[in-house]
Amino acid sequence: MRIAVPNKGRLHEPALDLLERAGLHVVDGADRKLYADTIDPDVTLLFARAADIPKYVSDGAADVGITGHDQIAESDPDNVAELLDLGFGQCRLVLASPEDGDIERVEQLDGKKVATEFPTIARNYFDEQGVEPHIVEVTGATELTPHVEMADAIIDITSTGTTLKVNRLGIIDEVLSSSVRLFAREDVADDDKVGQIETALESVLSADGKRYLMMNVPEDRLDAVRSVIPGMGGPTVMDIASGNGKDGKVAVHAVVDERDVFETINEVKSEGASDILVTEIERLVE
Ligand SMILES: Nc1ncnc2c1ncn2[C@@H]1O[C@H](COP(=O)(O)OP(=O)(O)OP(=O)(O)O)[C@@H](O)[C@H]1O
Ligand SMILES: O=P(O)(O)OC[C@H]1O[C@H](OP(=O)(O)OP(=O)(O)O)[C@H](O)[C@@H]1O
Ligand SMILES: [Mg+2]
Repeated sequence: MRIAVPNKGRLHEPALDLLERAGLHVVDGADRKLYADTIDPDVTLLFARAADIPKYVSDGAADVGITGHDQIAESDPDNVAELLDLGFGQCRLVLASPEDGDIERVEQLDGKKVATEFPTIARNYFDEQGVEPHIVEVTGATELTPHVEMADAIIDITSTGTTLKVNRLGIIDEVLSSSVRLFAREDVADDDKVGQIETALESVLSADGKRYLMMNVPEDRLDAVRSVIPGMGGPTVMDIASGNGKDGKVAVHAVVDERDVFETINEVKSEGASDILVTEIERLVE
């Protein structure tokens, strides 16, 4: 099973970091290599450009891929399925034009020039809008093109908006919203190994922002403590071996949102809980 992962750029580190946290440790991944083995002998990583990854998966060079939804939509393969939104690489593809120009609406672009790194997405978008501009394909620095008479507008990625602002471009419309996805070729999407990879990555995402709370509670305070613990499916209650002054107490474990931890600790304490412990959670399979 091969997973295609971005080889450089902004998606490289977070993608590898997520795989590591999911337990798919890279065991042999010297820099600049095209392949890396993982701790799972059945799983190899293949490093490719973010834009090429959908094609690698579609053509069978890899089985599973990690890249931006925008890249999958641009490549538009008919035999891959998105499995999981991995949450990072959030951005929008927008239609933008010079702030000091006279193009303010999509309809004004009929017969005009629109520069983009995403010609397929652009064509689909303009088809839907019933507008027919000329698409000018570029491979970078798209924001420059309206200022050198190469284009009247652009379709490009924005996240903080800084690049558009610096280049005095204003947003006319949102074309697509994107984040990084786990996806697979349809003929392997139901394989056990793909399911395991999906579960492993999902378990890291589920654990994000969650904390594990442990405490001891006198049995007669259990209901009161239970009632102030928010979260998933109620706490787990366990008997504690007697001795060490633990008689009459039970152990209560619960998963809570990180943002509720402060308040919950105060509440369970005032309801009689003691020996309260908070730990991070690496993975959570629900
Ligand atoms: N400013 C951004 N904020 C969030 N996500 C972004 C941003 N720019 C790009 N992305 C996401 O990262 C993906 C890869 O971007 P891109 O192809 O530009 O690679 P890169 O990281 O810039 O490396 P390079 O361009 O050198 O190959 C994009 O398709 C998009 O999904
Ligand atoms: O809204 P912002 O936060 O300014 O981000 C948008 C910019 O980020 C990306 O470029 P990147 O930094 O990847 O540089 P690149 O052109 O070399 O790919 C994208 O192509 C935009 O130019
Ligand atoms: Mg880039």
